[in-house]
Amino acid sequence: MADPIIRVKDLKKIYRVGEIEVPALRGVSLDIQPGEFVSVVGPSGSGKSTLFHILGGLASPTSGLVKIDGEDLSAITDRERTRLRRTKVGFVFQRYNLLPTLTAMGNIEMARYFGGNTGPLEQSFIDLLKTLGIHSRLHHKPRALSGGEQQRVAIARALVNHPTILLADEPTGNLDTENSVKVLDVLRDLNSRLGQTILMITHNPEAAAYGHRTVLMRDGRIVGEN
Ligand SMILES: Nc1ncnc2c1ncn2[C@@H]1O[C@H](COP(=O)(O)OP(=O)(O)OP(=O)(O)O)[C@@H](O)[C@H]1O
Repeated sequence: MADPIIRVKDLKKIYRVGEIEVPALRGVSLDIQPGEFVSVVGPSGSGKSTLFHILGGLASPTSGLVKIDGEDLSAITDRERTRLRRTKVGFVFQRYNLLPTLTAMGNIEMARYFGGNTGPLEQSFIDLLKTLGIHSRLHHKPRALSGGEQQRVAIARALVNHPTILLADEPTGNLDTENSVKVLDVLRDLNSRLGQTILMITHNPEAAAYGHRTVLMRDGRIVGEN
């Protein structure tokens, strides 16, 4: 088997709120192979988003090992963490998080700029925009787009720097069934056709079934897998 693209070992995260300690992750271990599409499910508060925030370089762990593409996240500086976040990880959020003052293309270009990529867009990315079905909507601001279109722009933004891993935190949580299916089909296509490694949090069993395997979290631990 290939080396895992993500290796998480005995990961712990304790949030401190004043005097109170909130254990969000109590020892999570998980390996993701290149090209896998893995769903993460579990009740509210089980630690799913905390795990994603650490993998995405948005939060640091209290203890444990996190490696992405061989780079140890616990052993890097904040500056290196920022670089990793901008180049190795693409993040898709439930509420799209597009900047409202920029057009769809402006949102994508800004992410590309911060990822250190300049010059004309690669043909492969232009093809991807067509696959996502948003190429004719790129000069609109987010408010002129449907929720499904906004999420597909957010997916394009997340992929513009060719990340090692796409992290999707409830990408269909805000969408109706028709748009959910479109977004999930796009994710499945990105995975099967382009080999994009994907990790997706969802509360919806039908969405979880798009993954090759499903990891179940409860109380800050992984308690099952199928
Ligand atoms: N910034 C924070 N400060 C303090 N506690 C936090 C913080 N973020 C999360 N928590 C706590 O950590 C635990 C795990 O939260 P997390 O958001 O990771 O769960 P989740 O499984 O993603 O939940 P949901 O499905 O509701 O998004 C919860 O008890 C939560 O209240």
